[in-house]
Amino acid sequence: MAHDPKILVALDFQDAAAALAFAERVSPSQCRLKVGKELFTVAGPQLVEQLVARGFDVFLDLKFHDIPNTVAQAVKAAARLGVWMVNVHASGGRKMMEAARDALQDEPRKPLLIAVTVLTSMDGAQLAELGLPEPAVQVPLLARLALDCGMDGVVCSAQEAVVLKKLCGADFKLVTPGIRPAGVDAGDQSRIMTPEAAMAAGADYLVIGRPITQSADPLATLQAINASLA
Ligand SMILES: O=c1ccn([C@@H]2O[C@H](COP(=O)(O)O)[C@@H](O)[C@H]2O)c(=O)[nH]1
Repeated sequence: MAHDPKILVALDFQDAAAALAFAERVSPSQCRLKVGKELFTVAGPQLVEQLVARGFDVFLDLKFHDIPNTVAQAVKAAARLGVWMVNVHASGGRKMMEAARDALQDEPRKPLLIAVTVLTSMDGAQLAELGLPEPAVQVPLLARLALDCGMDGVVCSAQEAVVLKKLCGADFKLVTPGIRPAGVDAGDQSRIMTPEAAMAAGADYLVIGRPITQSADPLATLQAINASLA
């Protein structure tokens, strides 16, 4: 059984009951759990506290992106829920990221603070429409800024992992959504990689949602992916 589980299961469920039913079937040694915007909006901080109380490391994936004071207060509130990881958007800029970092300084339970670079659903064409360069340029730029601002790591595609490990160092955590086992539909994800290839490229954590939660047997799928990483 994995001691430091690499898989963060995205609990993108429509209600707390479905999320708790999933959590009942898995153990904290098999996976960490990610609560994102859909579930948090419907179930709120109470559900996060329930998952933490059950012994799970929880990644609160709310991707804060606002003025520095607002983001600082939001990450502090997240820390007080007992979450293991929380994130902000790197494109919120230096002042915002530094305010978030400083806000956590005196927290007794300090979560990992991670910055989103470029969403894994985005490709070069979508970035160009926003007047931004391709992922191969924009992701390293934002990752380097996140490192300078004292972030613990970034959300990126595993496709960028080799470059980012060289640029930002081994300790800088790479959290990678857009994970698709071979043969599984990409859906709305653009920059994808298989679990095995992502780990080999240097990803520290694999965020996996639908390939597990919407599979015929979610527990068996989780176990199979864990086994493929061992
Ligand atoms: O760049 C990003 C940042 C966050 N996500 C989140 O990860 C999961 C992925 O779910 P899948 O079902 O495996 O596609 C989802 O909760 C996203 O909000 C991301 O995909 N990309």
